[in-house]
Amino acid sequence: MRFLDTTLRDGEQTPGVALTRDKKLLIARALDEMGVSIIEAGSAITSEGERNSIKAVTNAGLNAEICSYCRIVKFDVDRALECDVDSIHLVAPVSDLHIKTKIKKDRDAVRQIAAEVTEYAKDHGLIVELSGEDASRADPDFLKAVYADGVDAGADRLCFCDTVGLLVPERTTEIFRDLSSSLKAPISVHCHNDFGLATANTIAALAAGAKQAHVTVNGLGERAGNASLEEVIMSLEWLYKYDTGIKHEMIYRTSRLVSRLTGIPVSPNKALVGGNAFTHEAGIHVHGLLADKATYEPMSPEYIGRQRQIVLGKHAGRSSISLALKEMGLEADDVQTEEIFNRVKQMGDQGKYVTDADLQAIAETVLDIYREPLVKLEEFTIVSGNRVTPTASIKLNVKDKEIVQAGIGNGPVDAVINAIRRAVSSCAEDIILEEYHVDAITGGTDALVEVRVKLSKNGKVITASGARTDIIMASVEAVMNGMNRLIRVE
Ligand SMILES: CC(=O)SCCNC(=O)CCNC(=O)[C@H](O)C(C)(C)COP(=O)(O)OP(=O)(O)OC[C@H]1O[C@@H](n2cnc3c(N)ncnc32)[C@H](O)[C@@H]1OP(=O)(O)O
Ligand SMILES: CC(=O)C(=O)O
Repeated sequence: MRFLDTTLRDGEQTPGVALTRDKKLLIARALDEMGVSIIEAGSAITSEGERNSIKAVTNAGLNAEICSYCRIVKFDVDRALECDVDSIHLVAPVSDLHIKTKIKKDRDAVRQIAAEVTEYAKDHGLIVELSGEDASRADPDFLKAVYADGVDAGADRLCFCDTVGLLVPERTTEIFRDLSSSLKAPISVHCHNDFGLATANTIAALAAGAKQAHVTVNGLGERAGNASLEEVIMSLEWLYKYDTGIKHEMIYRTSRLVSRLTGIPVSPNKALVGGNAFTHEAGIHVHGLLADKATYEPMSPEYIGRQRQIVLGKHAGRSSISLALKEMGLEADDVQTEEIFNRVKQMGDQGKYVTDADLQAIAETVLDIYREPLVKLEEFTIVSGNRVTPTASIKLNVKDKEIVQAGIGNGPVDAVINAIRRAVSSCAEDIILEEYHVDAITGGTDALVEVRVKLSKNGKVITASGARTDIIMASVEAVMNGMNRLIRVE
C-alpha cells in the first residue's frame, strides 16, 4: 500500500494558504522522513514561484517520488518537466457536468486528449498517474474507457477522484472492487471531506483493492479538505492492524509543523492531532485512567509522538486534584484536598478554565505556603505604531538579579513576550510558547481580557492565565505566571 501526500498541492488549495519555497521544503522533508511514497509538491502551471518551489523539492535529494499536478494540457506537462519532477498527477475531467460545462468538450475529446497527453508525458520520461476528476459523478463505463485508453498510452497508475466528496463507504467498496479487478494498472483513491466521510471512504477503497491513497496532513485541502494522513494511517495501523510503513511517531510533530507553516489551526477536537485528543478533564475519566490508561484512551498517545494531558475544570474529581498536586510536588491531607477540590469546582461554576498556575495558587493558599516567584516584573515599555517595528524593553528581577532586555515582534504582545524570553534565558533557556489564546470577557474596547498560554520546557507542559483590561498586561501576566511555574517544577 502506498501513500501520495498532497499537502503541498491540494492542501495548499486550502483558502488562505500559500507556501513559500522554504516552507514547502520543510514540509516535504518531514513527509519524506515519515515515509510517504509520493509527494505531490504543487501544480507547476500555477506560477513561476510555484515552479521554483517544486524544483527545490525535486532537487532536495528526498527518497519520495516527487509529483506535479497537471491538467490534460501539454503546456502543463512542459511546466512540470521544467521542475525535474519524477511524475505527474494528470487530471482529466470525467463527469458530463465537468466535461460539458467546465471544459466545454465532449466525452470523445476527453478520451482522446487524456491519452495523447499521457503519451506525451511518457515520451518525456515521466511516471503518469492518470486521474478521473469528479469520477464519482461520471458514467462508470466512460470512466473505464478513459482509464483503458490511458493505460494503452502508457499510464503507470490510475486515480479515482471523489472531487466534491459525494461517496459513502458502501458505494466506494462496490466501485473499487469493480475497478481493481477490471483495470490493467493500480488504482489510487483521492477523497474529499465535504460530508466528513473522506477517511471512511479512503479506508473502504483500500480494503476493496485500491493500491494507493491520497492524503493530506491535518486533512487540509479544497473546501472541507481531503482525507487526513493521520486518520488514514492510524485507522489502518491501530484499527486494522496493518503496518503502513509510515513512521507513526512523527505524525504529531508533522501536524504541528504543517499547522504552523500554513497558519491553519487544528481544531481542538480533531481526531488524533487535536489539542484535546489525549487531554482528560472529567473526574470519572481521570479516576479510570489512573487504574488503567485503556479505560478512556483508544491508543497510547506516544504512538504518534504525543503525551497525555490531565487538566482541571468544572468536571474535576479528587483523583485529578491529587494527581496534579503530586506533579507539583505538593502534599495535601484529606481535608486540604477537599478544600482545594471545592475551590476548583467554584472556579468551574463561574465558567472559568482552571490553569496549572491557578491550581498552584489555590493549593498554596490552602496549604499556607507562600513561594516567592523566581521571576518578578519590575517594568516594561512598548513602542508600536504603523511605521515602527513593535519593540519592547523589559526589566525583570530573575532570582534576585536585575535583568534588562529588549525584543521585537510582529506586534506589541509578540515583542514583549520575546523580551521576557530573552531576559529569563539565563535560567530558562528552552521555554517554548506552545499556544496563546485571548478572550474578551466583557464587551467593548475597555473589556476585561483573559489570556491563556500553554508553555513547555523539556516536554513538561503547563497552562497559565492572566486577566486584565490591558491585553499586553494580561499577556505578560500569563507568561510570567507560566514561566514561574515551569522554572519551579524543574
Ligand atoms: C479538483 C482540483 O483540485 S483541480 C486543481 C486546482 N488547481 C488549480 O487551480 C491550480 C492553480 N490554478 C491556476 O494557477 C490557474 O487556474 C491556471 C494557471 C491553471 C489557469 O489559469 P487561466 O488560464 O487563467 O484559466 P482559469 O483559471 O480561468 O480557468 C481554468 C482553465 O482550465 C481548464 N481546465 C480545468 N481543468 C482542466 C483539466 N483537468 N484539463 C484541461 N483543462 C482544464 C478550464 O476549462 C479553463 O480553461 P479556459 O481558460 O480555456 O476556459
Ligand atoms: C484532482 C483533485 O484534486 C480532485 O479531483 O479532487
